[in-house]
Parts: sequence; C-alpha cells; structure tokens
Amino acid sequence: MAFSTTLTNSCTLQSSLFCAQKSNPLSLKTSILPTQIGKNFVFQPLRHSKVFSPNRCVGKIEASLKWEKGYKNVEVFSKEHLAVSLAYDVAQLSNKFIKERGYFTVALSGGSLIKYLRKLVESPYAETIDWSKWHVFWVDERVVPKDHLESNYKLASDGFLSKVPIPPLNVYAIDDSLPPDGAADVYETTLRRLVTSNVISTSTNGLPKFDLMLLGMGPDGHVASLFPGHALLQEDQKWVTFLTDSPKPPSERITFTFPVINASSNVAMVVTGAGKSTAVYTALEDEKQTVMLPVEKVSPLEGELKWYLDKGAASKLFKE
Ligand SMILES: O=C1O[C@H](COP(=O)(O)O)[C@@H](O)[C@H](O)[C@H]1O
Repeated sequence: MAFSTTLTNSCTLQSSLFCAQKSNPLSLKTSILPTQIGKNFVFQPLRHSKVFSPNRCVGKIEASLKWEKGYKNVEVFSKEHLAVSLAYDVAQLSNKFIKERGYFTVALSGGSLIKYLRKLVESPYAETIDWSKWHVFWVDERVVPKDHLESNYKLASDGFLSKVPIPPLNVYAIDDSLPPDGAADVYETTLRRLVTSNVISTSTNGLPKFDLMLLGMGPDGHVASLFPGHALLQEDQKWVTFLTDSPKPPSERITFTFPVINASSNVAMVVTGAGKSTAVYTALEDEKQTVMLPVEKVSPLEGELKWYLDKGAASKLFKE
C-alpha cells in the first residue's frame, strides 16, 4: 500500500478516530482537531487556553493509513511534526494531571527521545506549563557520573531540563556514587517514598503509576534497559533493577521493570528512523514471530499506549 490517501480523506478519517478515542488522555483530540481545512476543516483553538493546536492533518497524510491497517494507537509524522504533536500531547497531560492531583510525574528515557521534546521548551509551552508541579524520573539510567557523555541525566539536562523551570528537588537523578545494585535500590526507595506521599499515584496492584512514561525503542526492540533475551524481562518483584551486562554500552545500568512500566497512566512510545522499521513492523504487524521483542511487553494495564512514529520507522508497515 503506497502513501496515496488524499488530505480530505485523511482528515475525515482522523476526525472519526479521534472522536472514538475521546477517553484516551494521550488523544485529547476533539479540542485539537482542525474542523475545516479546505472544505471541511478549520483549526480550533484549545478551549480556555491561549495555546493553539498543531496542525495534525496537513503534512501528515500518511497518518490516515493506520485506519486501513487497523492501528488504533499509532500516528506517523514527519520528524518536525512529531515534535510538535508530542509537545502538544505532553502539555495536555500536564494540564490534566496538575488540575486533578497537583503534580505531574514524568519518567524519561534517554537516547533519541530527548530531541523530540524540543518544542516543549519553546513558546507557548515554556510559559504556559506549570513546571513547578513537574516531577521528573528516569525509566533507565546508565551507571556513570552525571556529567558523563553517556548519562541519560546529562542528555535530558542539556536538551530539556536546563531550559525549563522545574525545581531541582523535583528532578530525581540516580545516585552516581553507588554501584548499580545500590543505585537501583536507592532509586526504588525514592519511588516508594513518593508513592507514600502521593506525589506518584498508585495503581490498583500497588505499583507506582506515573502520569506519563516517555519511552524510546532501540533497533533491537529494547525499551528502557530491558534487552531481548535478558533475564530482566521476567523481573516481577522489583520496581527498579540493575544490569551489568547490557549488550549496548555502557554495560552497567539501572532500569524500571515491566510491572512498573505497565502500571503507567500513559505511555508514549517515540520511535524514529528507518533503522528501527523492522522492529516496529515486528511489534505491530508480524504474527509469525516466535519470540516477543521487549517492546511488545509494553501494555499498560490501566493506562494508554500511543506510538509516535516518523515515516522512516513506519516505512515497513504500509508496504503491500
Ligand atoms: O540505551 C538506551 O537506548 C534506548 C533507545 O535509544 P535510541 O537512541 O535508539 O532512541 C533508550 O530508550 C534508553 O533510555 C537508553 O538508555
């Protein structure tokens, strides 16, 4: 199937899906849908906000193809549009959770994800998000000093956190003076304290329920530091664990476990680049595979998962 759907069809199809998904916090689409582009759609400003929606139709005609394929929670963007839409969705969730519970808890991955948060630090979000209510965590971290080039903290700090006024005490970096096992234990203790004080919500099975988890995926299908074939894929007791044999350097890391990932209210899976198209295809389409990729274990029990793909990452999905 080639990318041949027309713009009008795309918008009409999007409109119906977004209405159907009204309950999905990652898809607060009714307020952001253009209601008339060309004949039928115009942009709607967000209600009670000065923030105007990104154009979710023009320039992303290919997103409509998910309807023909039956994908309910996958959107395909240009790289630029991915950053625009991700910022919009994160801002919506931030507003919603801060209004509901006074905090917004976000767990970040490292890697390529961080550059797709770039629109969040620009106007209007830089001024309109209540950054003082954000609490920021890491889905996984390399056990290296915080100023090390391989540090996920450094990556997020340089590309995102240093540009917005989140109180430093609300940014939960690992203790980089500890070995991996100690760093994982201390991180889990921190999560337990914040669950007890209700900064982090709790799922019905007693796990920390992050308002938003921003995941990336490696070309091998790994998420967080949970790699294909690794014993940690089965870890179901600990919230945070460690490894010293990561196949991707650096070898020493700590990571959230799948029970914690799947306790989240919202998971955004941000995957870009043609180098990941095979893993994306395997995860979303391939029914013949015998071994599940780690990314396929991401399935929030009481929450929502949405995939943000660029055209490269999605390129194998829409071939005949
Ligand atoms: O090592 C890691 O890799 C994954 C994927 O990174 P990417 O650069 O291919 O997007 C990342 O999500 C994880 O946090 C990181 O530690």
